[in-house]
Amino acid sequence: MANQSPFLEAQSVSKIYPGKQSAGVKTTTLSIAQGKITAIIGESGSGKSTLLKMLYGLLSPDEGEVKFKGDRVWGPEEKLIPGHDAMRMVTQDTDGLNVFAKVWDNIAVLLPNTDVAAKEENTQRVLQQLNITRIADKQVTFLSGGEKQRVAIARALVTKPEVLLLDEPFNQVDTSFREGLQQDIRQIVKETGLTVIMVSHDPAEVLSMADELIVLKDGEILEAGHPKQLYQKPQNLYTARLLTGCNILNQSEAAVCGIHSDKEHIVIYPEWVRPTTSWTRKDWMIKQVLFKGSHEGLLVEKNEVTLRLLNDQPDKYQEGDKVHIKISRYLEF
Ligand SMILES: Nc1ncnc2c1ncn2[C@@H]1O[C@H](COP(=O)(O)OP(=O)(O)OP(=O)(O)O)[C@@H](O)[C@H]1O
Repeated sequence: MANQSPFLEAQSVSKIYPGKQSAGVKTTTLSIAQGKITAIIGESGSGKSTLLKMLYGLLSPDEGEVKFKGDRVWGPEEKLIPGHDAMRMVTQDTDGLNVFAKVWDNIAVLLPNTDVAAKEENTQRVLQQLNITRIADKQVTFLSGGEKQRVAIARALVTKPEVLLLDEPFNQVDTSFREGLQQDIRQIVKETGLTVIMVSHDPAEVLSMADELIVLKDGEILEAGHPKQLYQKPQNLYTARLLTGCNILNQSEAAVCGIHSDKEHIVIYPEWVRPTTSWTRKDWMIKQVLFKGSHEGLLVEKNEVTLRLLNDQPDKYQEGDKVHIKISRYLEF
């Protein structure tokens, strides 16, 4: 009979650190989908790492349980080597690498010597998956930060875990390396059915990588869903703030933009505002033009209200120009 248990779930787990009545994670229930990338986002101190550690078995919940395929995940007090055997965690810290050894040895050392052919094959496999075959014979000390991070992930994957937990692993890696690594991890998930749970501060990263987003605030899940859904229709101002560099206006500021609302906060994403060419109405002044490569960011001002907007026609506007703007959408909270 097929196993009907959810893949990985937290059932009403809470973890309050001693002396910190409001910190940690409060009674939280969640289910992680197999073969998908789930990202946990939230402001600093919202409980992301605490939740991740409880899912992995590095921390025991004060209340509730974590279950992997129906079985309770044991806490650190109950296991010789803390952490569930079917899971591996990678953080931004690559200290676990032996810098004096070659990349190959750093990875292969984790496999038993009983089956030399399997050891060789599995090491080759993760080197290829992480695109580091060409540096297999390099000593780790000579690698860049991004390469070290790839080796750390290869080490995590060589024993074929079912779940990979990533706690801000790309923080120390520069943007160009970061994007390549994100794409490779997505590809591995697609090809192998690996389940990834990641914690990240970077909105661009979670929006492009995750299949499911969980938003944490003060140790509780505020909302969850597909990145597109949460980006387009966040139920909370907090989520919009985390995912976008949005304009947040009060009622009187919104009125300057022609929006009349009885809600406290009116949110306008930069891409929902466009400068338009109107001969008669040029009521906004361009304060700043920010070159962003493929497009420009513009800061426009009217009656002491400043809005950030996107302009996909670079070089069209100069600072000091007067324009009219068109707002296609806004959110109210
Ligand atoms: N070992 C600990 N002892 C006491 N308090 C802790 C401990 N670890 C975390 N906390 C507190 O619990 C809360 C949640 O921490 P956690 O690290 O889970 O948040 P986070 O969302 O991952 O934060 P960040 O994004 O800054 O890493 C914070 O208030 C933190 O200070």
